[in-house]
Amino acid sequence: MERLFTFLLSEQHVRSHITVILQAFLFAALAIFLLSRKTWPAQLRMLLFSLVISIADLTIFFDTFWSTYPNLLWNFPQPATEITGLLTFLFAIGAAYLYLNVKRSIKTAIMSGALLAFGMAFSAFEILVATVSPATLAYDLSAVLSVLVVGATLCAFSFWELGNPLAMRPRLTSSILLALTLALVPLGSMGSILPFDQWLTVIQTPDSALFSPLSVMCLSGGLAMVFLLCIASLLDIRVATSQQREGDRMRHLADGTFEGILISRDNVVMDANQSILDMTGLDLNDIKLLKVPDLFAGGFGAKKDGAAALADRVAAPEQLELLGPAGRRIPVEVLSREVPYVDGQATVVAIRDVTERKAAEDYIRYLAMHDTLTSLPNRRGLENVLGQVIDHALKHGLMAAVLGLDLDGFKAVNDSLGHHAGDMLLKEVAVRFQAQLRDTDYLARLGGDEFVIVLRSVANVEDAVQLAKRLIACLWQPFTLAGHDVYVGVSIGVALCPRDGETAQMVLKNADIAMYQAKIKGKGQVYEFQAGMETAARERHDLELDLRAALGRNELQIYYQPLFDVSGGITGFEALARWPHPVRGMIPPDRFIPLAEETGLIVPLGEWVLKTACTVAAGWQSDISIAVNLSPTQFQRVDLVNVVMKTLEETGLEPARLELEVTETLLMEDVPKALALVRDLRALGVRVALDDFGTGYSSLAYLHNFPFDKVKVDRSFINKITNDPNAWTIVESIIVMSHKLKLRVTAEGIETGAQLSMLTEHGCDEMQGFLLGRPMPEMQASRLIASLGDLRDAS
Ligand SMILES: Nc1nc2c(ncn2[C@@H]2O[C@@H]3COP(=O)(O)O[C@H]4[C@@H](O)[C@H](n5cnc6c(=O)[nH]c(N)nc65)O[C@@H]4COP(=O)(O)O[C@H]3[C@H]2O)c(=O)[nH]1
Repeated sequence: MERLFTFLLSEQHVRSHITVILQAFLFAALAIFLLSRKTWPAQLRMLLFSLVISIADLTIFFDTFWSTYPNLLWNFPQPATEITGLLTFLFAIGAAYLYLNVKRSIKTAIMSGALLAFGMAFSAFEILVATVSPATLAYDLSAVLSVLVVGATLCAFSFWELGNPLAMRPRLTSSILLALTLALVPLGSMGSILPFDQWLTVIQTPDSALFSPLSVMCLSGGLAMVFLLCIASLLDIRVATSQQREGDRMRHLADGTFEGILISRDNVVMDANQSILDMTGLDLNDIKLLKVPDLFAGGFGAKKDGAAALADRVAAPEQLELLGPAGRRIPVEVLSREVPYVDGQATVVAIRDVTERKAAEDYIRYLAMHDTLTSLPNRRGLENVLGQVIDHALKHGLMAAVLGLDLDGFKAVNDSLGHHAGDMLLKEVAVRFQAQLRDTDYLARLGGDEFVIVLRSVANVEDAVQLAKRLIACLWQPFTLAGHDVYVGVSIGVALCPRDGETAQMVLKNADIAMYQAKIKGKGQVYEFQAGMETAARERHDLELDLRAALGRNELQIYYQPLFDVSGGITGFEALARWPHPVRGMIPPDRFIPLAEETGLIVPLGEWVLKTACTVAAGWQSDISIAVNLSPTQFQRVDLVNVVMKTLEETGLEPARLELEVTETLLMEDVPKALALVRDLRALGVRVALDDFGTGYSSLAYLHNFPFDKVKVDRSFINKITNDPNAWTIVESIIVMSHKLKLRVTAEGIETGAQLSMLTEHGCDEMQGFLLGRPMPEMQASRLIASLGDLRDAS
């Protein structure tokens, strides 16, 4: 050792040291740079690293030799120098191979380090031995061993640091350590031998083979390596135990989560938590044999691997399907991240089972597109499909049809039997409609009692109309709800694509307009969309707005038409609503009453008529009665008995002077309720008349079952009695039968003297018609009553 220190500290010039260290750093940095190029093939990295190391070793050795013995005339033996270079190269290959291909451990690092240091020292000694031959090389054994041990240790640390994932600057540290080895080993080897002059004087005879420098070096190198490996094994065991502990800790941590956690390196599964094993049905040993992409249907997503893909998955989870037991595919959300793990970097893959969330999402999507009551597609679902149907029709030159359906009489059921019955009815209607359709046809419910049918391809409009007729007919049979037989109809509008529109909105709107037309024209009909219908629909809409405004502004009026007894005396007046429109002139009730009924405006309108008529009649200085029409909608929507009672109280009209006219439609919809209504009204002291008898069903059963006070024979019969014997026979029978049932009979619409004579001669009790008196404004009616009073007073 003393010899080594003398050599390094006194015999070497500082300049020489600086040169050697600079060279060592340059070569070391280059070697480490080449070895750590992960993107290059391993063989190339090994070759280049070894080449740089062997050149560095020789260069530094010769530099040192030259600076130590500048005056020595020496001649390096051939081929020893080349062989030496080759030896260093081979040892370096071995070291690099261990580093690149054997699992990272302290043992591997020491073996690599020892190989490299030994190779460098070996070549130095080999040249020196060859140089002084046949004389033997005199050396300092402790120095040789020290050089080897220190060199191997430095080099081992260099390899260890290079593969350390937690190191801050692994390549820099590694380069410094390798540079120190590169400087120390050639220099130290040289310093371990005695000076040349001492070789020649002191040791003249070769050592025995056993103690030749090379044998000693090999032996000592071997011993040093065994010693180092023992220490390394101990260290490796400690590291392995701590790695095992870390692995266990990670697994416990991972088992504690509900998510599946996989740890992988280079896509190979290294560890997995219990959740993953449960999801895949595999055990830990089996899963460790697999690659991560093998666990997923269709691999590990489109972005198979690579840093960019990994970063993507960290930022945004990937939606994949995990292969579960028995080929089951489990929808999962996958996140992955690079983490330091045990002895290097690893990828942690978090796999979340999203089956329930997916099911919930699917259900929400279903709800968004479907009607919960009938399970039919709703407006959103319809618009989606209709868009596709239209695109397809336009692309292939086909014709599609859209049927807009609106139930007739549904509101009556809903209001009278309750919403539950209404819901049941809608469901059954949907079933009947569906039964009329082909698989390719599409039925949707837009809400309320509105349905839409899409026919993907029709040859002509007649196809759609025929289907519409079948749909109308399929509702003819009654529905039995809560023990009641209930009838509803349907009005249908048909629009074609592309003829009536090329967008879903346009075709739907036009089918709706046609359906409205069907409603206006009497319900239970099918109408094909025609240009111009829009204007009619718009007009109707404007009229509705105007009527609403007119009601609000109290612009409506009541006309009063007198009713006469056989002696010509006025028995009462019928209150008839009038609408003097500022632009359209006087609008007859036939036009605005049905509109008011459809829109619900009939409720405020009817109450206004009732109150106004009762107030006016209460002001008449006479006991003549006032007749007011009631609409079926009023009957359905409000507590009529209460309304009538309150009106009588407020206006002070005697109940006996009020006559309420109801139609058969009102009775038909809910017979028990209608019966109760008529009874309750009569209980108030109000009279009830059955209006428009002779139109509609004209069921004589109503006359028998309901406690009416009178029957009003419709004017459509009265105006035929003089020239249609059948009409007369019917009117005559009504009179006879009503009298038998103790009902008074009123004939409406008497326009001629002949009609009047026939009716009076055959016992009709009361007469109404233009012949006797037209509907007149309040003032005129009041004057008429007053003049009658005057007449009576005069007589
Ligand atoms: N051609 C002809 N017509 C005659 C003759 N005599 C009477 N009329 C008309 O016959 C209708 C009788 O009323 P209605 O049958 O209750 O029929 C009424 C009634 O159903 C309804 N209506 C009118 N006002 C109201 C109301 O305030 N409430 C309700 N719910 N409906 C009303 O409108 C219908 C039509 O009322 P108006 O147009 O006022 O028509 C009245 C009256 O002007 C005649 O000799 N010849």
